[in-house]
Amino acid sequence: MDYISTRGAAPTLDFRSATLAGLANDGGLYVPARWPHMSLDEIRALAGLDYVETAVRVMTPFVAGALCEDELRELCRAAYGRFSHDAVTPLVQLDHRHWLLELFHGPTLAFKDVALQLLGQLFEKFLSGGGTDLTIVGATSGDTGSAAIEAVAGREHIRIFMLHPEGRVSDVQRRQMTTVLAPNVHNIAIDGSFDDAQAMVKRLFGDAEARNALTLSAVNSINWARLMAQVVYYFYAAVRLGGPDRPVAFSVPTGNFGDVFAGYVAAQMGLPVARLVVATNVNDILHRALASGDYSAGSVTATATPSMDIQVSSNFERLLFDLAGRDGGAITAMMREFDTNRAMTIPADMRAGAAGLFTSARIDGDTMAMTLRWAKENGGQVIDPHSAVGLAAARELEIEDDVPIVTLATAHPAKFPDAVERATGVRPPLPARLGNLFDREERYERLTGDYDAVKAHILAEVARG
Ligand SMILES: Cc1ncc(COP(=O)(O)O)c(C=O)c1O
Ligand SMILES: N[C@@H](CCOP(=O)(O)O)C(=O)O
Repeated sequence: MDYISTRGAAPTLDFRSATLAGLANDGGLYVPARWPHMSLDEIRALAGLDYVETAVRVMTPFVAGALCEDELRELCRAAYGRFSHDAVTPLVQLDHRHWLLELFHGPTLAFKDVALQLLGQLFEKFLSGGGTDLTIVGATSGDTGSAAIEAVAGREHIRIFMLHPEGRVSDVQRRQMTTVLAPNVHNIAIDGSFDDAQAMVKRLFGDAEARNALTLSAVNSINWARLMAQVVYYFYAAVRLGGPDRPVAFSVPTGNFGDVFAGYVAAQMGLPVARLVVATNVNDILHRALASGDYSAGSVTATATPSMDIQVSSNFERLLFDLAGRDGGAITAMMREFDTNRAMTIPADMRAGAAGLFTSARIDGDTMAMTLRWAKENGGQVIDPHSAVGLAAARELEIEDDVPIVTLATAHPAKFPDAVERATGVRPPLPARLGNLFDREERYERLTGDYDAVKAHILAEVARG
């Protein structure tokens, strides 16, 4: 499979090179040159397969030319063997039409593990010949950070620098990152928001001095391999609910537009998806963009769903690329306008193109809290606040009665005990494997939101060896 940039001016790469590169050198994001297709019979044949086999069937076309099926299977076994539930991503029924797809049974208790456990394996495989030392630089609003660190801590030929917005992640999230003391792990807290951290990461990829000094790679969902792994659970869930002979709707709590874009990819591959609901918190740029074309980023509001406190959603560019007929020049012009003004209008024809599959909803804090209570009282489930945003949007969805609606449960409630307790009166305990998290030593740098300071710190740490 070839990978092309959404901005049309970067070299075409194979899967291995696109994974190691992370971001394209024209500032764009890599996408497959074409969407692979699965026939209805091929999708039917997924029924009864376990998660690893489903993953192999769904991902094989994306890795063609870089990995054979057996190599992919071996990496998937290693990645998903670390999950605490046999089904890896089990479905839980809430009522006659609402289901939760639990994506938080990996080592760091968020959906990020599904992709990052595999990405860690891919990095190891692709770097095993030696000769390249990767410097991963990532930004996190709380969950990507720990999942990425867990996936690469202690690995040879990799060093990771993870930027998080100081004071804007939960204590559990921060400690899951900062208590990993492996020498190849570097946590940096910056003044500012996740958007500021993400902008710094992208700037570093375009910085000639940094690019000359470092072989950079990405663990955020700007890296195509992240999204590829997330496509799998849409197939896995749909087939369990009668797909492909029964369309299924998905509601996805959304920040960087990665998880819901993976659902879009599943639909492009042939999975009958009735609707994809883009559920935002009050940082609602994606809801406004889809509902009215207003793609303008205000400042980020801190909420009880900190992982979704994002206004500049990287992966929206991937959707725009398809909606613009895969015209890299048009996307370059649009993204330039957005970078200059922090605002642009999504043209009506592009919105109409999205409307066939996507709907959106903005869920405020009160509705989120009410939904946490509803899930506890009706489905007997204590869920996390991000999942509650998704569930609230799912419950607003007007759709035919016989279509099951699956809400992606993106994090374990124990990552956000204060918000869950405030809404439900229940304080979810940390699972045993994280039990001593609050007794462990923390280590991280605090830096201002100044790009040059962050860059200098990273270069100095790498030079120290
Ligand atoms: C718990 C949780 N839910 C939802 C999201 C949103 O996912 P995405 O950024 O892929 O839209 C994130 C992070 O972004 C998250 O950490
Ligand atoms: N919520 C995310 C934000 C980064 O998203 P990513 O999927 O692009 O890595 C986080 O937890 O860090």
